Amino acid sequence: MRTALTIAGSDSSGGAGIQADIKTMITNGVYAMSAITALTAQNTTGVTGIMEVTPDFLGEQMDNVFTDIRPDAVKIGMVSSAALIEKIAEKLKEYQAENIVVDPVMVATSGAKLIQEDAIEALKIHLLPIATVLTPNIPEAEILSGMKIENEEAMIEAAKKISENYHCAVLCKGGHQLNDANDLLYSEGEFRWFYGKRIDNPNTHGTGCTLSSAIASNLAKGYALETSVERAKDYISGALGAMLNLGAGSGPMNHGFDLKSDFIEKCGNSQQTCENVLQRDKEV
Ligand SMILES: Nc1ncnc2c1ncn2[C@@H]1O[C@H](COP(=O)(O)OP(=O)(O)OP(=O)(O)O)[C@@H](O)[C@H]1O
Ligand SMILES: Cc1ncc(CO)c(N)n1
Repeated sequence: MRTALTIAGSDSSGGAGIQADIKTMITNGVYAMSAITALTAQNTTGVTGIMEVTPDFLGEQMDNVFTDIRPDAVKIGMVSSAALIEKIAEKLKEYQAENIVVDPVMVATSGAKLIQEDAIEALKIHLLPIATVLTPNIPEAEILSGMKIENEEAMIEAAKKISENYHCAVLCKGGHQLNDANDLLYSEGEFRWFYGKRIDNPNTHGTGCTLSSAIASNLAKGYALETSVERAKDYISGALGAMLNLGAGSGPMNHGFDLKSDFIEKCGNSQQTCENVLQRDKEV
Protein backbone atom coordinates (compact mmCIF):
# COMPACT_ATOMS: atom_id res chain seq x y z
CA MET A 1 0.00 0.00 0.00
CA ARG A 2 1.23 3.49 -0.84
CA THR A 3 1.78 5.88 2.07
CA ALA A 4 1.51 9.61 2.71
CA LEU A 5 2.60 11.87 5.56
CA THR A 6 0.88 15.09 6.58
CA ILE A 7 2.90 17.69 8.49
CA ALA A 8 0.28 20.14 9.73
CA GLY A 9 -1.74 21.49 12.64
CA SER A 10 -4.59 19.68 14.39
CA ASP A 11 -8.10 21.15 14.03
CA SER A 12 -10.22 20.18 17.04
CA SER A 13 -13.41 20.49 14.96
CA GLY A 14 -12.06 17.99 12.40
CA GLY A 15 -12.78 19.98 9.23
CA ALA A 16 -9.29 21.21 8.36
CA GLY A 17 -5.65 20.46 9.22
CA ILE A 18 -4.44 16.97 10.18
CA GLN A 19 -7.99 15.62 10.49
CA ALA A 20 -9.03 16.73 6.97
CA ASP A 21 -5.73 15.42 5.59
CA ILE A 22 -6.13 11.97 7.13
CA LYS A 23 -9.77 11.66 6.00
CA THR A 24 -8.73 12.66 2.48
CA MET A 25 -5.76 10.31 2.34
CA ILE A 26 -7.80 7.33 3.53
CA THR A 27 -10.59 8.03 1.05
CA ASN A 28 -8.00 8.40 -1.72
CA GLY A 29 -6.61 4.97 -0.93
CA VAL A 30 -3.27 5.62 0.77
CA TYR A 31 -2.02 4.86 4.29
CA ALA A 32 -1.98 8.14 6.25
CA MET A 33 0.63 9.27 8.83
CA SER A 34 1.07 12.56 10.67
CA ALA A 35 3.67 14.84 12.23
CA ILE A 36 1.78 17.52 14.16
CA THR A 37 3.15 21.09 14.17
CA ALA A 38 0.58 22.59 16.56
CA LEU A 39 -2.69 21.95 18.33
CA THR A 40 -5.39 24.46 17.52
CA ALA A 41 -8.55 24.98 19.51
CA GLN A 42 -11.02 25.84 16.76
CA ASN A 43 -14.43 25.15 15.33
CA THR A 44 -16.44 26.26 12.32
CA THR A 45 -16.72 29.81 13.72
CA GLY A 46 -13.05 30.50 14.45
CA VAL A 47 -9.76 29.70 16.16
CA THR A 48 -9.46 30.48 19.89
CA GLY A 49 -6.00 29.08 20.63
CA ILE A 50 -2.79 27.69 19.13
CA MET A 51 -0.22 25.59 20.97
CA GLU A 52 2.91 24.81 18.94
CA VAL A 53 5.12 21.78 19.44
CA THR A 54 8.87 22.40 19.78
CA PRO A 55 11.01 22.05 16.65
CA ASP A 56 12.85 19.11 18.25
CA PHE A 57 9.61 17.26 18.95
CA LEU A 58 8.42 17.83 15.39
CA GLY A 59 11.75 16.48 14.18
CA GLU A 60 11.35 13.45 16.43
CA GLN A 61 7.92 12.69 14.93
CA MET A 62 9.43 12.91 11.43
CA ASP A 63 12.36 10.65 12.43
CA ASN A 64 9.93 8.01 13.70
CA VAL A 65 7.95 8.11 10.47
CA PHE A 66 10.83 8.16 7.99
CA THR A 67 12.95 5.50 9.70
CA ASP A 68 10.06 3.02 9.81
CA ILE A 69 7.32 3.56 7.18
CA ARG A 70 8.73 5.74 4.41
CA PRO A 71 6.09 8.08 2.96
CA ASP A 72 5.62 8.06 -0.82
CA ALA A 73 4.41 11.66 -0.58
CA VAL A 74 4.44 14.45 1.99
CA LYS A 75 1.86 17.20 2.43
CA ILE A 76 2.78 20.28 4.47
CA GLY A 77 0.04 22.50 5.85
CA MET A 78 -0.05 24.91 8.79
CA VAL A 79 3.45 25.63 10.12
CA SER A 80 3.33 28.84 12.12
CA SER A 81 6.95 29.58 13.03
CA ALA A 82 10.28 29.96 11.23
CA ALA A 83 11.99 27.45 13.58
CA LEU A 84 9.45 24.73 12.72
CA ILE A 85 9.81 25.43 8.99
CA GLU A 86 13.59 25.14 9.23
CA LYS A 87 13.28 21.82 11.08
CA ILE A 88 10.91 20.41 8.44
CA ALA A 89 13.24 21.43 5.60
CA GLU A 90 16.25 19.93 7.41
CA LYS A 91 14.49 16.57 7.93
CA LEU A 92 12.98 16.37 4.45
CA LYS A 93 16.46 16.91 2.98
CA GLU A 94 18.03 14.41 5.40
CA TYR A 95 15.55 11.70 4.33
CA GLN A 96 15.46 12.79 0.65
CA ALA A 97 11.69 12.97 0.75
CA GLU A 98 9.86 12.93 -2.59
CA ASN A 99 6.54 14.28 -3.84
CA ILE A 100 6.35 17.25 -1.46
CA VAL A 101 3.10 19.27 -1.63
CA VAL A 102 3.29 22.58 0.24
CA ASP A 103 0.02 24.33 1.11
CA PRO A 104 1.27 27.71 2.38
CA VAL A 105 -1.47 28.10 5.01
CA MET A 106 -1.56 31.71 6.22
CA VAL A 107 -5.15 32.58 7.17
CA ALA A 108 -8.02 30.22 8.15
CA THR A 109 -11.36 30.33 6.27
CA SER A 110 -12.72 32.03 9.43
CA GLY A 111 -10.12 34.82 9.09
CA ALA A 112 -7.70 33.77 11.88
CA LYS A 113 -3.99 34.27 11.19
CA LEU A 114 -2.14 30.92 11.29
CA ILE A 115 1.44 32.01 10.50
CA GLN A 116 3.90 34.46 12.06
CA GLU A 117 5.43 37.21 9.85
CA ASP A 118 9.00 35.88 9.96
CA ALA A 119 7.76 32.40 9.05
CA ILE A 120 6.70 33.65 5.60
CA GLU A 121 10.34 34.52 4.85
CA ALA A 122 11.47 31.11 6.17
CA LEU A 123 8.87 29.43 3.95
CA LYS A 124 10.33 31.20 0.89
CA ILE A 125 13.93 30.39 1.77
CA HIS A 126 13.67 26.83 3.11
CA LEU A 127 10.47 25.10 1.97
CA LEU A 128 9.47 26.41 -1.45
CA PRO A 129 12.72 25.37 -3.17
CA ILE A 130 12.22 21.73 -2.10
CA ALA A 131 8.50 21.60 -2.92
CA THR A 132 7.25 19.53 -5.86
CA VAL A 133 4.17 21.74 -5.98
CA LEU A 134 2.95 24.72 -4.00
CA THR A 135 -0.81 25.35 -3.64
CA PRO A 136 -1.48 29.01 -2.68
CA ASN A 137 -4.94 30.56 -2.73
CA ILE A 138 -5.17 34.08 -4.18
CA PRO A 139 -4.26 36.04 -1.00
CA GLU A 140 -1.30 33.69 -0.39
CA ALA A 141 -0.17 33.98 -4.03
CA GLU A 142 -0.33 37.78 -3.67
CA ILE A 143 1.99 37.66 -0.65
CA LEU A 144 4.42 35.21 -2.28
CA SER A 145 4.55 37.06 -5.62
CA GLY A 146 4.34 40.60 -4.24
CA MET A 147 1.62 41.51 -6.79
CA LYS A 148 -2.13 42.14 -6.71
CA ILE A 149 -4.29 39.43 -8.35
CA GLU A 150 -7.67 40.65 -9.59
CA ASN A 151 -8.19 38.54 -12.71
CA GLU A 152 -7.04 35.38 -14.44
CA GLU A 153 -4.22 37.14 -16.36
CA ALA A 154 -2.73 38.30 -13.06
CA MET A 155 -3.09 34.77 -11.70
CA ILE A 156 -0.93 33.47 -14.58
CA GLU A 157 1.68 36.17 -14.04
CA ALA A 158 1.87 35.55 -10.28
CA ALA A 159 2.08 31.76 -10.63
CA LYS A 160 4.88 32.13 -13.20
CA LYS A 161 6.74 34.56 -10.96
CA ILE A 162 6.52 32.28 -7.90
CA SER A 163 7.47 29.21 -9.94
CA GLU A 164 10.51 30.92 -11.44
CA ASN A 165 11.65 32.47 -8.16
CA TYR A 166 11.42 29.29 -6.10
CA HIS A 167 11.87 26.56 -8.74
CA CYS A 168 8.70 24.62 -7.91
CA ALA A 169 5.41 23.99 -9.70
CA VAL A 170 2.60 26.31 -8.52
CA LEU A 171 -1.13 25.56 -8.40
CA CYS A 172 -2.85 28.89 -7.81
CA LYS A 173 -6.40 28.28 -6.52
CA GLY A 174 -9.16 30.55 -7.73
CA GLY A 175 -11.71 29.19 -5.25
CA HIS A 176 -11.93 32.07 -2.82
CA GLN A 177 -11.61 35.23 -4.83
CA LEU A 178 -12.55 34.83 -8.44
CA ASN A 179 -15.90 33.83 -9.90
CA ASP A 180 -15.37 30.21 -10.87
CA ALA A 181 -13.48 27.52 -9.00
CA ASN A 182 -10.76 27.51 -11.67
CA ASP A 183 -7.22 26.68 -10.58
CA LEU A 184 -4.05 27.37 -12.56
CA LEU A 185 -1.05 25.03 -12.64
CA TYR A 186 2.28 26.55 -13.70
CA SER A 187 4.91 23.86 -14.09
CA GLU A 188 8.20 23.79 -15.98
CA GLY A 189 7.39 26.89 -18.00
CA GLU A 190 3.92 25.72 -19.09
CA PHE A 191 0.52 26.50 -17.66
CA ARG A 192 -2.77 24.62 -17.59
CA TRP A 193 -6.17 25.56 -16.22
CA PHE A 194 -8.23 23.11 -14.18
CA TYR A 195 -11.82 24.19 -14.51
CA GLY A 196 -14.28 23.62 -11.69
CA LYS A 197 -17.94 24.55 -11.51
CA ARG A 198 -18.53 26.70 -8.43
CA ILE A 199 -20.67 24.72 -6.01
CA ASP A 200 -23.08 26.85 -4.05
CA ASN A 201 -22.02 25.61 -0.63
CA PRO A 202 -20.94 28.03 2.15
CA ASN A 203 -19.35 25.13 4.06
CA THR A 204 -15.78 25.38 2.76
CA HIS A 205 -13.82 24.82 5.99
CA GLY A 206 -10.70 22.86 5.04
CA THR A 207 -10.98 23.01 1.23
CA GLY A 208 -7.29 23.94 0.87
CA CYS A 209 -6.13 21.15 3.22
CA THR A 210 -8.32 18.63 1.39
CA LEU A 211 -7.14 19.60 -2.10
CA SER A 212 -3.43 19.47 -1.18
CA SER A 213 -3.84 16.10 0.60
CA ALA A 214 -5.70 14.67 -2.38
CA ILE A 215 -2.86 15.81 -4.68
CA ALA A 216 -0.29 14.23 -2.32
CA SER A 217 -2.29 10.96 -2.18
CA ASN A 218 -2.38 10.72 -5.97
CA LEU A 219 1.33 11.55 -6.30
CA ALA A 220 1.96 8.79 -3.72
CA LYS A 221 0.04 6.39 -5.95
CA GLY A 222 2.38 7.23 -8.81
CA TYR A 223 0.24 9.58 -10.90
CA ALA A 224 1.91 12.49 -12.67
CA LEU A 225 1.36 15.97 -11.26
CA GLU A 226 -1.29 17.05 -13.81
CA THR A 227 -3.29 13.85 -13.33
CA SER A 228 -2.98 14.17 -9.54
CA VAL A 229 -4.38 17.71 -9.68
CA GLU A 230 -7.21 16.56 -11.98
CA ARG A 231 -8.18 13.77 -9.59
CA ALA A 232 -7.88 16.08 -6.58
CA LYS A 233 -10.27 18.58 -8.24
CA ASP A 234 -12.76 15.76 -8.79
CA TYR A 235 -12.42 14.77 -5.15
CA ILE A 236 -13.00 18.29 -3.79
CA SER A 237 -16.02 18.72 -6.08
CA GLY A 238 -17.50 15.51 -4.68
CA ALA A 239 -16.79 16.40 -1.05
CA LEU A 240 -18.23 19.93 -1.45
CA GLY A 241 -21.11 18.75 -3.61
CA ALA A 242 -22.25 16.29 -0.92
CA MET A 243 -23.59 19.39 0.89
CA LEU A 244 -22.85 18.47 4.50
CA ASN A 245 -24.07 21.20 6.83
CA LEU A 246 -22.56 21.09 10.32
CA GLY A 247 -21.77 23.81 12.85
CA ALA A 248 -22.72 27.46 13.16
CA GLY A 249 -20.02 28.83 10.83
CA SER A 250 -18.33 27.67 7.62
CA GLY A 251 -18.67 23.93 8.12
CA PRO A 252 -16.59 20.94 7.03
CA MET A 253 -16.98 18.85 3.89
CA ASN A 254 -18.24 15.29 3.63
CA HIS A 255 -15.38 12.89 2.88
CA GLY A 256 -17.75 9.95 2.97
CA PHE A 257 -19.77 11.25 0.04
CA ASP A 258 -21.82 8.66 -1.75
CA LEU A 259 -20.77 8.77 -5.35
CA LYS A 260 -23.14 6.14 -6.52
CA SER A 261 -26.42 7.75 -5.55
CA ASP A 262 -27.03 11.39 -6.25
CA PHE A 263 -23.52 12.70 -6.89
CA ILE A 264 -24.30 14.08 -10.35
CA GLU A 265 -27.44 15.85 -9.21
CA LYS A 266 -25.89 17.36 -6.07
CA CYS A 267 -22.51 18.24 -7.48
CA GLY A 268 -23.70 19.45 -10.85
CA ASN A 269 -20.35 18.58 -12.34
CA SER A 270 -19.71 17.10 -15.77
CA GLN A 271 -20.48 13.49 -16.59
CA GLN A 272 -16.74 13.04 -17.27
CA THR A 273 -15.84 14.22 -13.77
CA CYS A 274 -18.31 11.82 -12.21
CA GLU A 275 -16.89 8.97 -14.24
CA ASN A 276 -13.35 9.89 -13.17
CA VAL A 277 -14.39 9.84 -9.52
CA LEU A 278 -16.24 6.57 -9.87
CA GLN A 279 -13.20 5.05 -11.58
CA ARG A 280 -10.98 6.29 -8.75
CA ASP A 281 -13.30 4.69 -6.24
CA LYS A 282 -13.05 1.36 -8.03
CA GLU A 283 -9.23 1.49 -7.87
CA VAL A 284 -9.36 2.20 -4.12
N1 LIG B 1 -17.52 26.83 -3.84
C1 LIG B 1 -16.64 26.06 -4.47
N2 LIG B 1 -17.04 25.22 -5.46
C2 LIG B 1 -16.17 24.42 -6.09
N3 LIG B 1 -14.86 24.36 -5.80
C3 LIG B 1 -14.39 25.18 -4.82
C4 LIG B 1 -15.25 26.07 -4.10
N4 LIG B 1 -14.50 26.73 -3.17
C5 LIG B 1 -13.24 26.28 -3.31
N5 LIG B 1 -13.16 25.37 -4.32
C6 LIG B 1 -11.98 24.63 -4.75
O1 LIG B 1 -11.41 24.07 -3.58
C7 LIG B 1 -9.99 24.04 -3.70
C8 LIG B 1 -9.39 24.80 -2.53
O2 LIG B 1 -9.45 26.18 -2.85
P1 LIG B 1 -9.56 27.40 -1.83
O3 LIG B 1 -9.23 28.64 -2.60
O4 LIG B 1 -10.85 27.35 -1.15
O5 LIG B 1 -8.39 27.02 -0.85
P2 LIG B 1 -7.92 27.69 0.48
O6 LIG B 1 -8.29 29.12 0.51
O7 LIG B 1 -6.47 27.39 0.63
O8 LIG B 1 -8.75 26.88 1.55
P3 LIG B 1 -8.79 27.06 3.14
O9 LIG B 1 -9.96 27.94 3.39
O10 LIG B 1 -8.99 25.69 3.63
O11 LIG B 1 -7.49 27.68 3.56
C9 LIG B 1 -9.69 24.65 -5.06
O12 LIG B 1 -9.58 23.62 -6.03
C10 LIG B 1 -10.89 25.51 -5.34
O13 LIG B 1 -11.06 25.77 -6.72
C1 LIG C 1 -5.01 23.40 11.68
C2 LIG C 1 -5.51 24.15 10.49
N1 LIG C 1 -4.81 24.10 9.34
C3 LIG C 1 -5.25 24.77 8.25
C4 LIG C 1 -6.41 25.53 8.31
C5 LIG C 1 -6.86 26.29 7.06
O1 LIG C 1 -8.09 25.99 6.66
C6 LIG C 1 -7.11 25.56 9.53
N2 LIG C 1 -8.26 26.25 9.69
N3 LIG C 1 -6.64 24.87 10.60
